[in-house]
Amino acid sequence: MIRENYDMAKKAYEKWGIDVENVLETLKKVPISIHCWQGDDISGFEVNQRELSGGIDVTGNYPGKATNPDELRMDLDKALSLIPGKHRVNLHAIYAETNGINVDRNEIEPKHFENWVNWAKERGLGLDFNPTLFSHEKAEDGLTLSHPDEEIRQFWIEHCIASRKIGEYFGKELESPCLTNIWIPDGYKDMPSDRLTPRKRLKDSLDQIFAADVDESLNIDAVESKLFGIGSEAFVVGSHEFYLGYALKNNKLCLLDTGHFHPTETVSNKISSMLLFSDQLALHVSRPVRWDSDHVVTLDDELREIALEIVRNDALDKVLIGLDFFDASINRVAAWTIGTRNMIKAMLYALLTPNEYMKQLQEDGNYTERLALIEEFKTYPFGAIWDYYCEMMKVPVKEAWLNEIKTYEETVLSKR
Ligand SMILES: C[C@H](O)[C@H](O)[C@@H](O)C(=O)CO
Ligand SMILES: [Mn+2]
Repeated sequence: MIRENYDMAKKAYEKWGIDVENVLETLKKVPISIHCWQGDDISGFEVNQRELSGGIDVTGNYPGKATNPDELRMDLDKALSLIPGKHRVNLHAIYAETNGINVDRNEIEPKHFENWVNWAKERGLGLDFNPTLFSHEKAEDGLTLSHPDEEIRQFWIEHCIASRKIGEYFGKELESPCLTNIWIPDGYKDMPSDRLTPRKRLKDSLDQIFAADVDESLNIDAVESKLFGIGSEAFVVGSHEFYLGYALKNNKLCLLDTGHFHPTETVSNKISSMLLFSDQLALHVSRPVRWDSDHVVTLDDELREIALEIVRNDALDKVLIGLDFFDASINRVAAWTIGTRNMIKAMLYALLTPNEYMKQLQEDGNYTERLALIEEFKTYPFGAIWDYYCEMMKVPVKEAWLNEIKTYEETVLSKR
């Protein structure tokens, strides 16, 4: 039935001039950067493990969380076997492997990520990276790169430079540039009496970090903004405007997290504007339920709109798609599978839309047909193409992946 359904669906799209085979070939080449931290609730594997801090939180206590790097990689392998296509894995500095030696964040080196690189190499995966500027005693008061204490600020500058060098190493070893993204929690719970001074310090810290000699063909730098966090409700130093200005002036990438804006403000609406002034941008696709709650990504309106904007604007190689959610109330391998499959589904949906025709309708002022087609395409047989794609890519079709998760839970996760 999968083939028959596909043939019928293909005809429906071909009537609109959509070359479905071509679409599937394009989709195969869209990498999604899958965040490792869904697998262990952002605990990491440092010798001196700290409580999660930085105004982010993971809730739930589903059994089976990965407790060491081998378990995390095994879980990622399971998820990757259920997700069609070749993707990337996104690491944080706290996932360093230091052989039981306590290595502080400013001293991490490429050698601490050798196992990750070998694992990625064997599987043909790319790796992305993030310095970890939270869950550490030097970030206890919620300030890092904007800290008034020079010693603390310098510590975090060193950590970010070390992280860029690890990114460069990933890029070189895996022959695919690594996106190294800086996110800091810095902000104030209550009204600041001075917004400028912390921002001046953050700007200076970034200048020092990016002055370090790192090959930009191997490592791409990004900066991630935020509106608020737990404990930084009134003021965040690294706001959207701050980083937009910084990135444009210094030729860095802005990273937009879909949970980091006002609840009715959408990232989909920012992509076209930003790409007019910047060659590339990066995303953390998440699902903010009333706040930056980092729920597992679902195939909702905003996800489809983000995908449509990427496709309509011919920006498949300009928007670097990463995921950022962490839910410990459900099976973590299922969380990765659901969220990543949804991101890919959204891209497929966008590629199966007659975007050029619909653009012309708007130019012609034909808003009736524009709305009619937007709505009609929602019930086009997109699922039949998706099922065929999964079969073609040798991953489970429809919800069949759930059986594999159940078996994995019984045989592996429940034994931890
Ligand atoms: C763990 C991540 O780096 C973190 O979620 C960051 O990207 C973020 O979005 C903080 O709100
Ligand atoms: Mn994020």
